[in-house]
Amino acid sequence: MSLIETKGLQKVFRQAVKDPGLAGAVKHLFTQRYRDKYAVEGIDLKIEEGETVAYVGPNGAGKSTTIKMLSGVLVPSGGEIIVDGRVPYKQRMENAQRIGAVFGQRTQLWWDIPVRESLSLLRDIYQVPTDRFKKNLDVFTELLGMDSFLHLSARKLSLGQRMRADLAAALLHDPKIVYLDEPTIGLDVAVKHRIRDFIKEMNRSKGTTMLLTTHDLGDIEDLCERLVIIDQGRIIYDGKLQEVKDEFARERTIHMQLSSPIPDAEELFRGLPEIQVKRSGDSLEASSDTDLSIRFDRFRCTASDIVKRVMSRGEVVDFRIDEPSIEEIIRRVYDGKLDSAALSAAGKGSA
Ligand SMILES: Nc1ncnc2c1ncn2[C@@H]1O[C@H](COP(=O)(O)OP(=O)(O)OP(=O)(O)O)[C@@H](O)[C@H]1O
Repeated sequence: MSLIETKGLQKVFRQAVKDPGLAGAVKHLFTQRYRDKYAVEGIDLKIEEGETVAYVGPNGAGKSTTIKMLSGVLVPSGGEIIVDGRVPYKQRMENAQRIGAVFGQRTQLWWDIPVRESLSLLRDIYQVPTDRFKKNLDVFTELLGMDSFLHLSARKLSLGQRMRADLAAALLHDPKIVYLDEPTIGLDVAVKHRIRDFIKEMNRSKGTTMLLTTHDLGDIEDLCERLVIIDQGRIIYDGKLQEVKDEFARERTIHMQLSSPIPDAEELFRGLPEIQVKRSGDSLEASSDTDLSIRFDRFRCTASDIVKRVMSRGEVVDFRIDEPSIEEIIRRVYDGKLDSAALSAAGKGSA
């Protein structure tokens, strides 16, 4: 059995249906109408020990609802859910010992007491042996750079300090699994990197399994090998990050700097399929008349075909090749430009 396993997992919320305005609110008092909202609609997910999985999707896709069910906060409306051999909503205490959770928008620290005291309270709640607590606190303080604010109360922390303290709080009892819901939201680049490095280090040194939801696709590229994309409560892609890139990032762009302009460069590529030539003035990609950018489908022709043709007419001083980022690919998924049938054929999606 996998460390985390869900089968046909569902969560339905009853949402009030109100007409707009004050009249609508008054009418609702007398004639209440509700509709069922399927926040999560039949999710099958298996996560093995030691994996770092990105769980992404557009706003309202059902990510937080899934994490709340995995952590035992919400009771599913249907389906099965097992986390490290336990049913989270039935065995909440046992489950809590095995998991850590960081919600970027909320804190689990006590607002008015110093961070150091909050961490000591968590040590008592989780019954962490003193020597392990001390060791973890030393390591986390070093890795997260917490020395300068351990004496401050959560109320006085900046967002970046608060997130670091929250991460330490979530990992203090050495949980097997950590759920990270938007752990880098609103943070500057330096703190983001520090947090990502910390997550990587915990995964490497302790084998902690991480399930991460984020809208920051840099988090995904930096931390996760596996990508699960959810939309409208259903998984539409589940597979390796590299596979989704290979499958859907077909185009490449070669940017070349020439020693002198080549007139009618388009003629050079006659006969090659799906080539787009960008020159100075066409786009930001080519900023002077000796710059030439060629977009091509890497399954239909090769970079060397293109460079060879350019070199037959001129001298190439420098060049580089760009590929679409995972950000671009996921944006296409969200915009509906990659259909879910193709995605599920590429991975193990259940759409
Ligand atoms: N307590 C609730 N009562 C009613 N509807 C809810 C409740 N919680 C969530 N929903 C609805 O369920 C759907 C999924 O919400 P959820 O918070 O899981 O999405 P999400 O993928 O985490 O979104 P985001 O990226 O914006 O955080 C949304 O349509 C939301 O309005």
